[in-house]
Amino acid sequence: MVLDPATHAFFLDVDGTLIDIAERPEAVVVPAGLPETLMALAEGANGALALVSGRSLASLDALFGADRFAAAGVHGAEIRLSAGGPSDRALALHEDLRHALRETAAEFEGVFAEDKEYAVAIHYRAHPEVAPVLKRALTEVVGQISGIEIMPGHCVFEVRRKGIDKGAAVERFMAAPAFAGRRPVFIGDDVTDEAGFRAVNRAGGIAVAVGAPRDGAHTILPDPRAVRALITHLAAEPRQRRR
Ligand SMILES: O=P(O)(O)OC[C@H]1O[C@H](O[C@H]2O[C@H](CO)[C@@H](O)[C@H](O)[C@H]2O)[C@H](O)[C@@H](O)[C@@H]1O
Repeated sequence: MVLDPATHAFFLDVDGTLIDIAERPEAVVVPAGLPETLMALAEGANGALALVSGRSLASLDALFGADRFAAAGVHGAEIRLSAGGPSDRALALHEDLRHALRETAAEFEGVFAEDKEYAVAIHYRAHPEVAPVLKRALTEVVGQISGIEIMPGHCVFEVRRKGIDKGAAVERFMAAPAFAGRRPVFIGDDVTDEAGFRAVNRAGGIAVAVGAPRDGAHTILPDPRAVRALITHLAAEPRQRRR
């Protein structure tokens, strides 16, 4: 795998890719220096670097610094095409649906809802055994509503609008000036990243899975530590071809 900040565009998933998984969303730790290293790589790539996450833009900004990065939040429902630039947002999920999902989550011990306005993530990491029953309960809630889907993730079910995914987000970025004409690279660890993999593959790019093989990925990095080492390497030598 040869990556070059001069010619590639970088799309980076966050949880499980740049940072290690934690018991709860608010318990994650961003390693010291990681935001600065990402900024150095973004600079070396002339702005062609975006965080592409299921987290909200507000959550990404809290973790990595306000407006520092181009970013897609809530799987692309929120998009900021350039660092410091404006963001645009999709239509929020109806409050009645969000309320019903929060209520359903509350029926399960150790399960909680993360309401992101454009999607609701139902987390069950503390009780993985409830997954099948929880999935059935969520399916009953969303079953009659058109245009809504349930996406599985790491100990989470995310309810969101169909058509909003990381692949569509990558395509938005690739049409923006800083990204256009570059070869896209997507690094991610979860099933929701596979839409991003498909988008970069359509554009002749490189899909990198983290931790385990994923549909559409060309290669695997073992864990977020290896991703951070790669980012550090790329950020340190922005004008040379590198592995
Ligand atoms: O697309 P990502 O950047 O990978 O975000 C996916 C979801 O990440 C968060 O949940 C996951 O990470 C938590 C912290 O490590 C973990 O406790 C949880 O079990 C994981 O599902 C975030 O809370 C979600 O909103 C994101 O969609």
